[in-house]
Amino acid sequence: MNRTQRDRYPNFINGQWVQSEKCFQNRNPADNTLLGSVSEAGRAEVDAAVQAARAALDGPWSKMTTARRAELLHAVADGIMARFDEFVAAEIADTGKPYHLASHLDIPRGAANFKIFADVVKNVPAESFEMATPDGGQAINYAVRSPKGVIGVICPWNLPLLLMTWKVGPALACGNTVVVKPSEETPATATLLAEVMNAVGIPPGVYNVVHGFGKDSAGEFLTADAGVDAITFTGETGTGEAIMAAAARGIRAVSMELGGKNAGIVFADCDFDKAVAGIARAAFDNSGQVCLGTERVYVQRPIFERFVAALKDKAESLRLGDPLAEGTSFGPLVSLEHRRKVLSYYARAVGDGATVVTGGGVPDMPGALGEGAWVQPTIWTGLPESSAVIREEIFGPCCHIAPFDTEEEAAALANDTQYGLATTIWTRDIGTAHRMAGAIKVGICWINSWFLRDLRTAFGGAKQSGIGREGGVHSLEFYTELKNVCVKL
Ligand SMILES: NC(=O)c1ccc[n+]([C@@H]2O[C@H](COP(=O)([O-])OP(=O)(O)OC[C@H]3O[C@@H](n4cnc5c(N)ncnc54)[C@H](O)[C@@H]3O)[C@@H](O)[C@H]2O)c1
Ligand SMILES: N/C(=C\C=C\C=O)C(=O)O
Repeated sequence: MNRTQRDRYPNFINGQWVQSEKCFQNRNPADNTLLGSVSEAGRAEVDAAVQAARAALDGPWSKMTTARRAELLHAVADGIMARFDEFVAAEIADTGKPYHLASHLDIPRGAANFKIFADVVKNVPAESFEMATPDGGQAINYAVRSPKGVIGVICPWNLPLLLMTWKVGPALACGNTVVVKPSEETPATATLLAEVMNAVGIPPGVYNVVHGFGKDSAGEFLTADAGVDAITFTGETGTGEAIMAAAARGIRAVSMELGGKNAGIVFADCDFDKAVAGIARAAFDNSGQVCLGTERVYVQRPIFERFVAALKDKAESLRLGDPLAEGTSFGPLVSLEHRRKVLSYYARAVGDGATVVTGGGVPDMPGALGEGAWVQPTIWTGLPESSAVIREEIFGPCCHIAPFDTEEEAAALANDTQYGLATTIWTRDIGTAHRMAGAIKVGICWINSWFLRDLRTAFGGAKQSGIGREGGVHSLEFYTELKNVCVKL
């Protein structure tokens, strides 16, 4: 489909491409080259998108049988995979992530998120209860789920398609309609998905995309729009607070997937090579830009020095380079602005007395890559737990390693944070594993693994890492209204 001439990334409203008066530039973080201009939706475009979603909700979409909706969502997933190379290229251009990651995680999961929820809504049972009534008779109760309505979907830049369809999949499967506000850093795959939606025959207005920023831009206009029935957000905890405040007006439900400062805990009895490989993935995959990633590593004292040396080797074996090149295993950060944030923590670590085991700066990159948002994968030791580097989410390819002695000490260290998203525990002792899983206050706990995902399981954060759980039947709690019908027999 020919998109609007000026903007490579126009808005998508009611099945049509809509250009805004204002636009902003989208750049490839690997070499800072200009990818194209993006329409910045104003209040009028956002409201038009919400109205279109409302009209679609009252149209054929929510009256469609669950089986038919599920069929269409499987077709959307197939449509993404049919254009796999385009989606992979678009995601890499927007984020700089290596080909292997975009092709093995982002895009396949972006499609799978439609399939899983199409299947869940077809197979989930509803509850019913018989009851004796005071008059000696009987009644039967049964529960019915209906769509919640127009859902505002606000997404981050680190796994753009995956995290957007993790919300849009269940929302549409449950018969809602959506207005998506992708991150300003990564407009491409949400825009490409609009082409797939049209090609598959998803009715106009069911899936809408408005581009822009947060405050004083499309994000804020969307959360302030009274036509939005509920808001699902993935992003920083601070942003979550602002969105919750907006959602309070009109008492709109929120689903929040927020920040983390996750601990990795390595016991002396672990499978050492697997633990090193697992923590290296959790610290450096996607250049550390994964909410579930590990920025705090606690290693039992007997293997502490050996582990630090082994993780250093892993960090120094990462292959920085053109994200499209065979063998590249480490890309840039998402933007020069985010690099400034990450480098400020690299400096803070040194200021707080850290030993820089490896990294800590900007790598020399060849040619045009020298203009990109590159940082070195970095490991520190020797910081006090009070350092901002240990307390605050950096969202970069860096971690601090500290020793511990006992299970109780490790659990206390892991829990000493405002966040509660994820943890990864490495031990061969089944008792240790389950005691630690019980003691650490997070939403997701991996044992001898990391980022292993069964999409039927509950996903979400405790404390300031989120509100609600999504995944499998858990998503239905947010994306539907549950009604009880009581029938006197
Ligand atoms: N818990 C999870 O599942 C999960 C997953 C991925 C990322 N994250 C978190 O996301 C963060 C990184 O993503 P980010 O930098 O894009 O987050 P961010 O909070 O800066 O932005 C996220 C989205 O919110 C929008 N936004 C910003 N301010 C807004 C406002 N006032 N009103 C409405 N919308 C607003 C942005 O434009 C963007 O689309 C990290 O903290 C990471 O931990 C969490
Ligand atoms: N929500 C998910 C991943 C989140 C990754 C955070 O960066 C998922 O795997 O469903």
